[in-house]
Amino acid sequence: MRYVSTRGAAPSLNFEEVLLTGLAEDGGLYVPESLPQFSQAQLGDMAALDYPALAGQIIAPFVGDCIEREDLAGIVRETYAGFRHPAVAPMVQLDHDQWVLELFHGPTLAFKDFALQLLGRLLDHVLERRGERVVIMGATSGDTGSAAIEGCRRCRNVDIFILHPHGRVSEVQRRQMTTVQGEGIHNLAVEGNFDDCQAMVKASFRERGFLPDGRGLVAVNSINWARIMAQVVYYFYAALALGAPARPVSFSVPTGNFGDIFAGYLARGMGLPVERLVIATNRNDVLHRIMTTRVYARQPLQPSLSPSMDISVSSNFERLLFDLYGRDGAALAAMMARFDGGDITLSDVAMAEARERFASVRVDDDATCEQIARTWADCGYLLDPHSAIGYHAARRSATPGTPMVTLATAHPAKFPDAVAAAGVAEAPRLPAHLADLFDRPEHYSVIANDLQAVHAAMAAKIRR
Ligand SMILES: Cc1ncc(COP(=O)(O)O)c(C=O)c1O
Ligand SMILES: N[C@@H](CCOP(=O)(O)O)C(=O)O
Repeated sequence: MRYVSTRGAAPSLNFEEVLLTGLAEDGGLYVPESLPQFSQAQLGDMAALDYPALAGQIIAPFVGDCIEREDLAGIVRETYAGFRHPAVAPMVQLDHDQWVLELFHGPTLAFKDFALQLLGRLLDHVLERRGERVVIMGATSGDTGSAAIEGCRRCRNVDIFILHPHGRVSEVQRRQMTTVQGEGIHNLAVEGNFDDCQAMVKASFRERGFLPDGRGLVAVNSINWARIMAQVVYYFYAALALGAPARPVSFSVPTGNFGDIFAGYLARGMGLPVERLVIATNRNDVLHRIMTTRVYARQPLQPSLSPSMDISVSSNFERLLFDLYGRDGAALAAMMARFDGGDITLSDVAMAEARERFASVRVDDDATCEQIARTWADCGYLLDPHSAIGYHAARRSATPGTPMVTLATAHPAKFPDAVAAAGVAEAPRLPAHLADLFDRPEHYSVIANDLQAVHAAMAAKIRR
């Protein structure tokens, strides 16, 4: 399997090389040259597999011959053995044709664990074999950070730096990152927003002067292909459990950086019968505005009750644009250069194709609270604010007879303030392994919203 850049001017890479990077040299994102295909018969056989076995089968063609099959199967099995639910990604039915896929049974209680628990192990395996050290850099609006730290903290050959927007993540999210002790683990609270943090990570792939000689830089955000690859699996798992390939299934996905829903789009491209993919946004509705106005434009970020989706530059949308524009890297490079200087308007053809594949719904804080309260009252089921946005959008977008699966992307205990704002009296409890989270000492540095300051802080801490 080879991977090409969406901007067409960077060398193609194999899986191992893609894993060990972030942005391509030309500023683009890596995507597979072509997608593996699964026939109806293969999908039928896959329906009997448990989550780790299914993951092994789906991931193998993306990894190619970079990792021995047996080693990969062992890594995948070990990855999901650490989840707190035996099914790994269980589903709960909330209404006729309405399901939630619980993706919060990993160690940090968000869907990011599915990919970052795997990515940490893959990195460890590959770096140990190559005898190399790398610097890991990530931007987080709350969940990627803790999942990346948890996924990589046992890696022997990494220093990890996570940038979060100071004061703009929930207290539980912040503590999940800042209470993890370790020599190579560093949390930087940037005096800016998530877009600022993400822009710094991307810029660091161009300006590498802060790295010690020859040290590689690896992204843990969904710009790293390995993240997306791992997230494809749970679409298969859910759809197969609900009757695919004989029966099509729809998904509603709370969306910010467009990584999670892009994984669903790929699953469909690989042969899974996915009828509808619903983009569910919060008040930071850049993706909903593209779908309704054709214009992709940054907007000032407004804090919301679903802080992990407070994003206005939606990185993975570039991967979709690449497909919508016929995989023409030069056209994409020109388009993204225009976006850097302002905004872009999608062509009629591209927009028609996008609307054929995706629906979109914007859900504000009031509607989020109403959804949390109603689902609690009707079913005794507590949604976190991100999942509530997904479920609200799912209810508005359902087609009779087709199961609709909402991706429940985080555990409600990560967002007790949102749950209280929804009027639910019962405070969600953290699982036992995090019960003393508020007693653990925190370690982080507040830093100016300035790339040079961030690089200087990193350079001082990277182990030689
Ligand atoms: C809890 C939660 N839900 C939804 C999202 C949105 O996912 P994506 O950025 O892949 O669209 C995020 C963060 O990305 C998140 O942390
Ligand atoms: N919502 C994320 C933001 C980063 O998105 P990613 O999927 O590209 O890592 C977060 O919670 O940190």
